[in-house]
Amino acid sequence: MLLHSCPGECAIKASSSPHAVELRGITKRFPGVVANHDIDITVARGTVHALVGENGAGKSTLMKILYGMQKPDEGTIAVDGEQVSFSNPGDAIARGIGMVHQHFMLADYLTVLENVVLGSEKLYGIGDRARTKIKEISDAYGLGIRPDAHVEDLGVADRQRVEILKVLYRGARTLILDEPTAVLVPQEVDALFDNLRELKAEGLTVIFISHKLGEVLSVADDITVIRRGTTVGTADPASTTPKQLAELMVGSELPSPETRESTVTDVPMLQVKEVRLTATDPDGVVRAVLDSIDFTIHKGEVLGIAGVEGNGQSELVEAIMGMRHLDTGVLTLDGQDISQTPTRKRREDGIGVIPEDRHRHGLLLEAPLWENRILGHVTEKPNSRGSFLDLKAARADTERIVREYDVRTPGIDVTAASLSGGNQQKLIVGREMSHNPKLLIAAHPTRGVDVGAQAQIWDQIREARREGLAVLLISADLDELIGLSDTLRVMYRGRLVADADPATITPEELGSAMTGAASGHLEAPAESDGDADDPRDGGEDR
Ligand SMILES: Nc1ncnc2c1ncn2[C@@H]1O[C@H](COP(=O)(O)OP(=O)(O)OP(=O)(O)O)[C@@H](O)[C@H]1O
Repeated sequence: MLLHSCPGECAIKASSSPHAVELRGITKRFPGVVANHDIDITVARGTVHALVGENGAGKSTLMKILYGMQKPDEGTIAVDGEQVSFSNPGDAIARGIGMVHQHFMLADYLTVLENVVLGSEKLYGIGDRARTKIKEISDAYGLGIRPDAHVEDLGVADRQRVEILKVLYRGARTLILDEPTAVLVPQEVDALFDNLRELKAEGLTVIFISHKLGEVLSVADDITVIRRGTTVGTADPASTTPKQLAELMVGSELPSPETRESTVTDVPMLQVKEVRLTATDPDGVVRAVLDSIDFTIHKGEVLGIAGVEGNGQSELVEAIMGMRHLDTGVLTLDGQDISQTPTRKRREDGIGVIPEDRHRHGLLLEAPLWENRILGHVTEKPNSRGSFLDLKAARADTERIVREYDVRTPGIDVTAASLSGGNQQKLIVGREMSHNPKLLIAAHPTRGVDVGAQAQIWDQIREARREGLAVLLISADLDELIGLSDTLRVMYRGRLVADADPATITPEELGSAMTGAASGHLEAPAESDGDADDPRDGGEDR
């Protein structure tokens, strides 16, 4: 039974084609780059089809073409067996193609219903008919959505479900999900995958992009691997390991994992003492966003903070960087009280930052790569000499970062916006590591980065840690937290509520603690194997 009929004037006819989508000979060129070269993909109806590939391989470009955001230079698209041509996403939506972007696009201060109907008021109005339809879709696919809930009160996983519901409401029968699990804890990933299976059971089709190969193998029916703009093959999830898939993506063997060794010293690098920070809500209520935060990171130590996004991690980073005034508490860097020093001075004193939102805080998207290399480090070498910028040296150093960090780009004069997401991230990591920081604040350092580049970034962080770097690691990737951290703390509602030993804790246990289900010291159960040391052993999701 098809519970989800096509709404409004959308014109999807019952089709005899078994294929939801057929892309043939798709080529897309940008100046200096062939993003997609003669790509062929067939997506069978009622399946989950994963698209994997290295950073810059061309996955997003291909999906933007399918969703009408980009025009292909060559090639054809067929939806439900009929050739189509999309000029914009509206055309794609009218043919039943919907896309859930990685960055959610919901209005916080509106309800779920208001968010869902926004822009589609003609379909079922804005009142009871819309409410009934939302409930119907929610029930049909087990989304558990309450139309009158306020979006600001929803966690990340619920927001994602609202985004999915939004595209279903508009009549999508093929859903494109761009890295849907990047922000979810393991339990939420399982719930999402249950939702995807429900969609599939009702004959809908899902295409999803992911770098988490273990997850891809657990949920996908078909996998297409793209390398450097072309399809290099398909993989059968039943008989492929994450390691084999990674090697198919990269085209060579991945380096073998490094064993864990402690480099923690007893020299404090960052001391955060009794920090409290309050914020005023739009309705005037003052509440603590950080409370009783107390920890020390030593030279050579990685302290990992686990927590569902929105529990105070961003505020903690902003407090350490001097972007927010502490209500109480003291911050000490390498023995110096920095509680009152301005942000620029803190950077000059040796704090490097990989920000959680690379677009808002990490890059000037419309500026060329070499200007982005200078960003945040204008007064430091090699970018400046005395009080003058040294453009020649800055450009040469940008070339070095591009080489060493394998930033895939036609040159350093292209804008940061033209890089793929993962390559933007590699540029930021390269820039921040280049100033030999004493303390690195790494918020989601490998978000959107492929397995090969992720392994490389981890090695770079480990190498610097061996030299005495102290790292504050904030990540939604629990394997990353467990694999990289020497010490783990769990943040919940602005407090550090639990600590765990990364050598024994499992991602599932950590995931439970993050949702507030556990506090204190998290003991590993006796049978726990707890070895999530590195993705390259092939067993874990990334
Ligand atoms: N608007 C654009 N202008 C110029 N080049 C672009 C543009 N969009 C993408 N590219 C280039 O096309 C190539 C493919 O990028 P795309 O974003 O499709 O890769 P991806 O596989 O999605 O990578 P990631 O996993 O890092 O998100 C990259 O070299 C990228 O720099």
